[in-house]
Amino acid sequence: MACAQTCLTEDLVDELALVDIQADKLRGEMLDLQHAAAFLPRVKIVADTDYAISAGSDICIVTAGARQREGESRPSLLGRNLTLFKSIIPQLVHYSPNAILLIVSNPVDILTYVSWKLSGFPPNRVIGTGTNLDSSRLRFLIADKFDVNAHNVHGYMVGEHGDSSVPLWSTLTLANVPVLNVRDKNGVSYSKESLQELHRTVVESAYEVIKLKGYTSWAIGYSTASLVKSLLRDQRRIYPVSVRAKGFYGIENEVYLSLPSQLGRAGVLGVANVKMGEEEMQKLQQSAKTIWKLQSELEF
Ligand SMILES: NC(=O)C1=CN([C@@H]2O[C@H](COP(=O)(O)OP(=O)(O)OC[C@H]3O[C@@H](n4cnc5c(N)ncnc54)[C@H](O)[C@@H]3O)[C@@H](O)[C@H]2O)C=CC1
Ligand SMILES: CC(=O)C(=O)O
Repeated sequence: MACAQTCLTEDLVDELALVDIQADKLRGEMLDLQHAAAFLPRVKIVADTDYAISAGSDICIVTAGARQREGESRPSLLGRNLTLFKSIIPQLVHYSPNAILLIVSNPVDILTYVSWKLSGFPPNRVIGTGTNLDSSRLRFLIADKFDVNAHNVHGYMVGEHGDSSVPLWSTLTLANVPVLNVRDKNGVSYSKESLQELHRTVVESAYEVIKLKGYTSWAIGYSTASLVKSLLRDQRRIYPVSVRAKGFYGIENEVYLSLPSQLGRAGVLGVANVKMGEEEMQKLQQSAKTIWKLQSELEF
């Protein structure tokens, strides 16, 4: 619902179809959104438990499934959510054969790979929200530290969304100046160690929010809407999102994980060739292996 609400607020769609298995909750959510009509651009909002309601979609955002309980890891959701995806993806594909699939459910990298396989779509039309959210969390922490706008903080986290994510410190800049060269308002500059501490905070972020409020929602809603905007409006912006990674940066396994990728109306237009340090490259390849190990045990 946070993804739907943010897409509406950002004026990204003419028609929004919600699908869920809980008919009453679904109708309640639909009515509640429709009642905001006087405050939003005109959008036709429909909802049904039948996927026919989504026919002819330009983009299908998949958020269905189990979420983490306190302290639970994302990969532990795999068995439960794989079963759901086996029924959801074929139906979306049947009704919207030309859509872009944007996967949010966790573990997002493996479920994006699963969606690619189940859909038969070309890989450029199957994307996971990946570390776009992790990167925003990192940019927020730096922006907060320096008391600047997070739009002036650039930098990518790549790899798995979550525990084995890899921050590319060499890409991290504040107003085009490498963060490692900037002093904060107290005159203190960042060391590699303090940056690593920030990474730990980012990895812990979802666990902390889930412990405090039970789930995460607003940030993934905005993250998703930013990707939808670049895709549907052909903005060709570069985002760290989960894409088919085999062949990039020495990754040999058939996995999806986040790499800085250009997004436009055709989906993934390309993967940026970022200069990574030896250690960053090794961590990225290790992240690919972590995903591959879980994925290779799947049967579907
Ligand atoms: N990639 C990311 O950064 C994020 C991913 N997530 C993931 O998104 C997923 C959903 O999380 P929440 O929205 O918090 O959970 P939620 O419990 O609020 O919503 C899940 C919805 O899926 C529906 N559902 C279950 N089976 C279905 C089926 N077969 N067909 C259609 N709908 C079905 C449920 O009825 C429910 O309304 C989780 O896997 C969570 O980990 C959540 C936040 C961030
Ligand atoms: C739940 C999740 O994956 C996140 O908020 O990062």
